[in-house]
Amino acid sequence: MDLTSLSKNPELPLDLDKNTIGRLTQFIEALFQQEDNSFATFTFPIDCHDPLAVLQKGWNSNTFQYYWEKPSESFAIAAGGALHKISAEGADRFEVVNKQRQTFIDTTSTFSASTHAYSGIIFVGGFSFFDHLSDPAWHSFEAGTLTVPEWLILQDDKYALTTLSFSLDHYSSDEDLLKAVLQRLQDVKQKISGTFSQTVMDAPQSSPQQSTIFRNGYQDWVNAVNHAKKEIQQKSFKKIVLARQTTVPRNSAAPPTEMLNRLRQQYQNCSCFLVHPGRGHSFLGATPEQLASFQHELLLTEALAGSIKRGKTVTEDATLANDLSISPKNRNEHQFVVADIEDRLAPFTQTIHHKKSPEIKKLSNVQHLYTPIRARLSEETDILPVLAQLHPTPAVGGYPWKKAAPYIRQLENFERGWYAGPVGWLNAKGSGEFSVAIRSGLIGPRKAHFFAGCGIVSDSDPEKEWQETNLKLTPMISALQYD
Ligand SMILES: C=C(O[C@H]1C=CC=C(C(=O)O)[C@@H]1O)C(=O)O
Repeated sequence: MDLTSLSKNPELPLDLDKNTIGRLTQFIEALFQQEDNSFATFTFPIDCHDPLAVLQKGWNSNTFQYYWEKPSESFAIAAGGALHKISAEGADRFEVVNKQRQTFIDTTSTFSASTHAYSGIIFVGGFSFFDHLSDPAWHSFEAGTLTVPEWLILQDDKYALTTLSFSLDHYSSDEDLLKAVLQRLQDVKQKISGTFSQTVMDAPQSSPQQSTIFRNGYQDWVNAVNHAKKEIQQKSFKKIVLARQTTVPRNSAAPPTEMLNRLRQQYQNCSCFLVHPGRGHSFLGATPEQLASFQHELLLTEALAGSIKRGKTVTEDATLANDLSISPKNRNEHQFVVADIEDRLAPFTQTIHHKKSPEIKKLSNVQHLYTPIRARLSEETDILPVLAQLHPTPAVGGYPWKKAAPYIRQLENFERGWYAGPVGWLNAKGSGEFSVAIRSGLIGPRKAHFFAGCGIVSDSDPEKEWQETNLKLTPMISALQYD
């Protein structure tokens, strides 16, 4: 391949070292000699301070955009453009998506300019709570989607890299592809350098009265909780998680990344996520609940259920934490989650460990009972079947799930969509992480829908549970007010 013509183009990043250029050229030449590849990904090290700023700078509501960050772990992914979208609906959607993911992996060649655990293909996306979606508000979302983005920036505590993905059909020669790869790399570098200039935030808008937001739908809620308690007394199920949706007007063209920026600053030990399918609304939030993180055969998951507010003083905070840990109602609600996760993981695991008593997880607005669970997966266990088995945990569904499920549909007067579904990312080598998309909202330019739920057991008090949903709604509502 002749690199002379390319080297004359001052726009292209031929600042790559000679060795990398040599390996890249050879890799691309070889690609065009093989028949069985449809896609290729290219990973390069880059300098990037803040992937969210990069996403915001180039925000384009007409294309797929994705963000994921765990501020406490200094780990973030920003991505855009849908090179390849895998989607499915119905009871077997995890399985169908998994098969298509494997097909993509089998037909993709990967090049990496440096060795990194997360170089190569990364799929990003999520799943709705139920098997199907029907509400028009969710029209641009599907019941299960994994996307291979055209560009992705991944940053961990030491290092940043970019992965660029291409469909080989679009290139007639190796030279064409090499040019496109270098051009895309240059575009990403330019996007990053653009983030160093100051971004101007929209002026704060007048916000809807919080008191109205926190009163709307109260009577429906009390009726639903009382109905659920009656079913529990009649032994239809032992626990159900009921949620509410609250809708507020919005009048802002500001990209939803602004909201996410405020959330990540305040909820450092949460997973902050944003999915924009390329049209319609964006779904985003800051969730404290990890569904599962996979590092080869090691699986980390958790039970997070049982809540109380934060105290205003150290002493009040500690007293509330203590009240939460000894509350039979909350311990009961939590125990269903731990036991059920253990049962569901049993077919996939060699060993499984957790402490006998829950710890306390403190967020800025609320504290929860929390039991981290570690398991060693059996060999050859794939991520998506495990997710299918774990979702929905009784922290967002009910116990037993099959019995509680129809009552969620019957007692809630909105469609959950992706609220409380799994959202996250995974690579081709079996690593990745999915969180439970609670403390979230569906954000459009004119309206924002926020969601919050809580576990109902036999001795739940509808008023207290209502207050708990208000606490859980607060972060999203506060984050919106500055838009
Ligand atoms: C369903 C939600 O929270 C779950 C997670 C933690 C604590 C919960 C609780 O105490 O009820 C819920 O199970 C939500 O925030 O929408």
